[in-house]
Amino acid sequence: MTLSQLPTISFKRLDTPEEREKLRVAASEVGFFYLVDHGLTTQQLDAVMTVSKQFFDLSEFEKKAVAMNRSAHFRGYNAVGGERTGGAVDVREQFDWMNEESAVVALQASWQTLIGPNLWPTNLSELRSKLLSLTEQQTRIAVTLLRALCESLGMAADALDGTFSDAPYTHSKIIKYPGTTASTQGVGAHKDPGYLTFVLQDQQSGLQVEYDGHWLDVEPRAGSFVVNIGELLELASDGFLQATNHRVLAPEPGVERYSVAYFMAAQLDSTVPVLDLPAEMKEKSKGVSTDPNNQLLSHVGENVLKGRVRSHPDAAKHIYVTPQAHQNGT
Ligand SMILES: NC(=[NH2+])NCCC[C@H](N)C(=O)O
Ligand SMILES: O=C(O)CCC(=O)C(=O)O
Ligand SMILES: [Fe+2]
Repeated sequence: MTLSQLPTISFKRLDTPEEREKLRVAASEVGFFYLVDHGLTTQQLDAVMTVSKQFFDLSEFEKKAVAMNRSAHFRGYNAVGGERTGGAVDVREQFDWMNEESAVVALQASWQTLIGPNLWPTNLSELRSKLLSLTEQQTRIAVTLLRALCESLGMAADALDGTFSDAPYTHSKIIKYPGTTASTQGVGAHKDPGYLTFVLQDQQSGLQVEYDGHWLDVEPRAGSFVVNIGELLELASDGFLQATNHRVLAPEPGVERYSVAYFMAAQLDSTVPVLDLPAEMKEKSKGVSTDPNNQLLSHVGENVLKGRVRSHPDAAKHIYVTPQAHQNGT
């Protein structure tokens, strides 16, 4: 089947059976769609892009002051070279933040290293306020979307609520892809570990989705979020929904691409259940993927940690993780 562009889902229409049907088709057949009518204004989204560019324009010294190598919790800034996918360097600069929390004092398990405070630059105070308020709004949207998706699968809307209760684990990043000829890998082909991902793109294309053996360009659409299904939903649906592979091609020299990614997972200490989907969906399921290089783990903390250790081997050196976690991450 060919597809020239991703399906579009209207957030404000998700209370109708028609839109939920479209959602189920988009989520199960493509795993990627544009989400529109989500209620966030273009002014707010533009302001987020502006403050993100201001962050990347800070001096090396100011950015290094919040480097992920200084965090025990995989938070903060990575210059180009600080991330790998599929064993190769991703040509992107990025700043990561998660739930604002205090660190666990006596760790009982490696994944608890994910819990901790964010690092914020001292010279750009709007960054913290603008990004945390964006995250809060995105979480509200993600919870509603996840509930609509459960309903569209013939489940109760709250079928997965127990795994995130009032506070899902969220991870976000602002990203700059500098133009380069050194590599085509802005970020290599991968799946996202959580339930749902929202990507906000600027005007520059580069994001591609694997569909039916081809790479499909995800053209920027102002004001929309590009949503994708993550590994936890592949597990919960026993493969009826697939976490779709995607990548970003590095822009040409002289061109830059900016994006903002938001990853909603469940609570780190939870384990994702397998939903008992209707028979016609079970029959269509391809089953959970079994990539020896990327095992899907239903313990949420372990699945998230696997991705962090694999992505940021240098930052991981400074962080307490057991050899088992390193093994899962390679
Ligand atoms: N947090 C993320 N979703 N990162 C996705 C990028 C791919 C990541 N480097 C990996 O190896 O899985
Ligand atoms: O920058 C983008 O458009 C997508 C980034 C992405 O897929 C990721 O960071 O997981
Ligand atoms: Fe991704």
